[in-house]
Amino acid sequence: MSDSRLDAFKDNGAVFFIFGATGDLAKRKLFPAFFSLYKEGKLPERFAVIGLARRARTKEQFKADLLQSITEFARYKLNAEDEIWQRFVEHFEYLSLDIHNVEGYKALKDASERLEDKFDIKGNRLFYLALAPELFAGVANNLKLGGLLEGSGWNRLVIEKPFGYDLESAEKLNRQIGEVFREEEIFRIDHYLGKEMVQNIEIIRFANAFFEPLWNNKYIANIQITLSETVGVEERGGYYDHSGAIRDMGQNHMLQMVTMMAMEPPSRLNPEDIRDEKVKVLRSLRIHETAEDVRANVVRGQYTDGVLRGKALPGYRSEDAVSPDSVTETYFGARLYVDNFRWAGVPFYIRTGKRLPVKTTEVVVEFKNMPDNVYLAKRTKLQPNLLVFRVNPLEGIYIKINAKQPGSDSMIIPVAMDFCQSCQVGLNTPEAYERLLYDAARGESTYFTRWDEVSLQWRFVDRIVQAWSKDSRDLNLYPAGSWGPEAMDKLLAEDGFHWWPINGQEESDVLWVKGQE
Ligand SMILES: NC(=O)C1=CN([C@@H]2O[C@H](COP(=O)(O)OP(=O)(O)OC[C@H]3O[C@@H](n4cnc5c(N)ncnc54)[C@H](OP(=O)(O)O)[C@@H]3O)[C@@H](O)[C@H]2O)C=CC1
Ligand SMILES: O=C1O[C@H](COP(=O)(O)O)[C@@H](O)[C@H](O)[C@H]1O
Repeated sequence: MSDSRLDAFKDNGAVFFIFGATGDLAKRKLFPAFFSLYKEGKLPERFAVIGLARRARTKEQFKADLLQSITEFARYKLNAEDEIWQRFVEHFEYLSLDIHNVEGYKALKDASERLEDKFDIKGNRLFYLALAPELFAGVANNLKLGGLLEGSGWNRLVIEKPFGYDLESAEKLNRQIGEVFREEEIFRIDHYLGKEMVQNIEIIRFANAFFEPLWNNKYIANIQITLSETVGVEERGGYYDHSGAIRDMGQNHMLQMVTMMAMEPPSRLNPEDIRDEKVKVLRSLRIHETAEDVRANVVRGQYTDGVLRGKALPGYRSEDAVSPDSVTETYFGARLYVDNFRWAGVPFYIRTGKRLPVKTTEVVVEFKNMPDNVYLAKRTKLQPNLLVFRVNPLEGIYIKINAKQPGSDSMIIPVAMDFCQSCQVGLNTPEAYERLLYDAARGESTYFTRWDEVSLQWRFVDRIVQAWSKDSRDLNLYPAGSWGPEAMDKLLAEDGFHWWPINGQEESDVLWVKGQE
């Protein structure tokens, strides 16, 4: 099937402006993504990239930076002698620019026009802001003042997270950017939406006759979403201490995953139809209004000294650039309700934290048990069916069902069917940033967050943060390397549930593992 947006991109090309080209994100994610897209023929020869940051880089230095970034982080192996590298790197230039210096944008405009001539690009411009958020509005405004939005093609603004610090600041930022770019020109990144298995949630749900009919409160007991990390705050203590887990992961990635799990099937596969459905979920999300609601449904924690895989680790308050008496949460967990017809009464448990025992992103759907049945109950206590989306680092789906134990006693045991996608097609699937960069270049906005989504996400988070700011006694300390505050386990226990084990079940459960033989 031909993709007209892709054809248009290939025919007309684009200049990509990477603000923050000397930064961590550009090095680890963006430049490798450009290379993979080029290698796969997804970038036309009609493209150019201008790297922008304050520090001076000669053409040769910038080339060396690119080579280092790609050899270290790209999913394709690269050698400086490769012919493809020589062709690829010709499309890149670097310009030193302080984003506040309006005069500098004139030079940028000249550089852009020169590259458009050189590569026969028809005026399309994509501005990627891999910058600290406080610089976003300034760049947008200066692009306008500098005449960069007056080309003959489209203009698109790709913005990194976080989009604001709370609803008020997000609204202000949105107003400022909105004075320059139209909503359909703004692509707000939530890189979880670029992940293979997050995108696969829709397909698994809507393309399978044995899931969609069961996808409601009649059959689903609860949904559990875990985004656990083994890392601490690394070099980002300064940012993180003002943000905390709820703003860093909760407001964006976690709520977006809730929307993917809970949304109604869209009437059409247009970006706006899909995003409309996600917005409806966010509107139905029960707000924890009072401090009491927050205490009853939300858990926060902070890691202390501990041991992870045999290594002693310092507590959060001893990390670089973190206040020694910080009450910032490094763990956020909550019980959510989506108050609509489909989900009434089904708890969604979400949790994320730093310095937990494993790096993983998983979504577990726990189905309700079969009604008590004399025939079956005699043989064993039935386990609930589970459907598990493994998002990261393993990608795949895991289903747990009840079956007869081989032998003559007719006992029932849980067995697992495990489809490991990353094991089957290898680990070389496109990285989230690669997909998102490609989508932005084609003008495909499905997996970017629209303003109404962002604002509703802040509305939910703000109430919790307000309640927390009044009293920090509910900050639970947890040792690095543990699964976080026990208060979160208690919250599930109140409802008669528990967290299902992450990354696979007990060995004895797994009788048949498809794709991992
Ligand atoms: N790194 C990551 O993995 C992730 C990052 N993000 C987001 O991406 C954005 C960038 O993050 P990251 O790359 O880590 O940040 P870095 O601090 O590593 O990089 C910041 C970049 O901004 C440039 N810069 C700073 N001030 C100016 C200025 N006045 N004018 C022009 N350029 C300037 C810096 O270059 P110079 O000093 O030379 O000017 C540098 O290239 C942030 O919004 C972050 O939240 C989101 C998810 C993951
Ligand atoms: O956005 C962020 O995400 C990363 C985790 O991303 P993942 O793709 O590795 O799961 C997190 O470490 C970081 O704090 C946060 O800003």
